[in-house]
Order: sequence, then structure tokens, then C-alpha cells
Amino acid sequence: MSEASVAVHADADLLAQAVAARLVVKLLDAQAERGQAAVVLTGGRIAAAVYRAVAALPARDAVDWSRVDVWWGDERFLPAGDPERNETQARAALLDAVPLDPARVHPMPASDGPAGADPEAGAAAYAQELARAARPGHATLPHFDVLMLGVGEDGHVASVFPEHPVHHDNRPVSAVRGSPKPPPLRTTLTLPAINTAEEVWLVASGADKARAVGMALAGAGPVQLPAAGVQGVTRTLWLLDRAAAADVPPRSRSLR
Ligand SMILES: O=C(O)[C@H](O)[C@@H](O)[C@H](O)[C@H](O)COP(=O)(O)O
Repeated sequence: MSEASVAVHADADLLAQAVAARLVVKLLDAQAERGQAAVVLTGGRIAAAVYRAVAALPARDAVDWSRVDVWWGDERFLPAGDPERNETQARAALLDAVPLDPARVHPMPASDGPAGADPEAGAAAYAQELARAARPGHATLPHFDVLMLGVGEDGHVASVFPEHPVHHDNRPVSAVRGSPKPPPLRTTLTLPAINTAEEVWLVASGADKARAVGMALAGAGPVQLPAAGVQGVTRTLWLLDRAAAADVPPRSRSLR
């Protein structure tokens, strides 16, 4: 179990640059240690800024992208190529610009995909894809070197929303209906699956995130504030800009 640590940057742009630099180093370190790397992506504005910043970093070419597995922590259940899909956003911002092995890019199902228009079937299909890549000794999930999350104003992470039935789902992947953030249908890794990642990075920018970030670090309950239930195996890292860090409790501030 890892203690959370907090890094604060002056503004959203510097935050995105710093997270991008960390991500490149994390992928390089994982490849040095394991010969490959696995990253779990998320959606939202700050994630898109991070992906664009990675694409613009010359050091990105030091990564062997053909040995990177790309997974998603959540997805909006929409047709393939829909501009609102997290996959579409990540491809445009980064994935299309680097020489990935298409077989190692694992988008969550689209509503017009082979699993059909039923989000439950889509979630089951993604769970199977994860299980096929499972690491030795683990039945259901591959090794995730780093899993990135945005944080909602309400404290949601991935598509795990406060007080939502997804909290009672103990499968690794859940179909979400009635998401308070549009669109209503989504697919998400559940908190127990998220927490199998070696490192989890929670990235948040802007004053409207300050309350949720502060409450999560102060030890709120995960059903009321899902971000509070996130814990990477070796590291839980909050990467914030100053505005989002305004309510970080004093005992976390010493880590800044
Ligand atoms: O699909 C999604 O909508 C995201 O995965 C979601 O969890 C997002 O990361 C947060 O809502 C933060 O988004 P912003 O950075 O845009 O505020």
C-alpha cells in the first residue's frame, strides 16, 4: 500500500509538460526493467494536454513504442471515431504520432463494435481482452506500469462516480449507465482494478477541482468521493496545478 504524494506546478500548461516528462521517463524505466511497458489512459481536458505534450517532447523518440501496451481506464460508450470518445482524443493527441504496434493498443469497446450496442457486453468483452493479457499468477489483469486518472469536480475518477452502483461491482470492468457527466453510457475499470496498477497518477488542474482534491487527500470515503479510494501498488501520485492544490491538507503539503 502506497502513501499518496503530491506535486504542485504553477499552472495547467506546466502541469501537462511535467506529467508528459514523467510519463516518458516511466515508460523508459519500465522498458529497461521489463523489456516492455503498459500505460492506462484516461479522458478529459488535462489528459489531452498531457498527450499533446508527450507528442511534442523530443525524448518521446527514446521510447520503443512498439513495446508499449496502451489500455484505457474508462471510455464513453459511443460509435468508433466519435470525437467524444477518449480513444479518439488520445489517438489525435498522441497515439497517431508514435509508432505503436496496433495489436498492443486496446481501446474499450465502441457502441457500434463487434460486442454490439449493449454496454454490458462491451464491458465483458474488455474484461476478456484484459484477461488474455493477464500477467502470470494473476487471473484477470495485465501488469499496468502506470495508470493515469483525471479528477472530476465531484471527485469521480475514470467513470466511477460518487454513490453510483458501480461501487458494488467487483468485476474489473463495469458498464456505467446514467453517468452524471455526459454521455450517460460508459465503460470503466472499477476501483479494485485501478488499484492493481504499480503507479497511479491523479492529474487535476483548475480551481473547480480544489474541493474534491482536498477532500480526497483528507481521507473522504471512496463511495462519496471515488478519488479517495485510489491507491497504486507502489505509488499514488497527485499531480496538480496551484489552483487545484488550494485545499490540499497541511500534512500532504509537506510533500510539495
Ligand atoms: O471520460 C471521462 O470523462 C474521463 O475519463 C473523466 O474521468 C475525466 O478524466 C475527468 O472528468 C476529468 O476531466 P477534465 O480534466 O476534463 O476535468
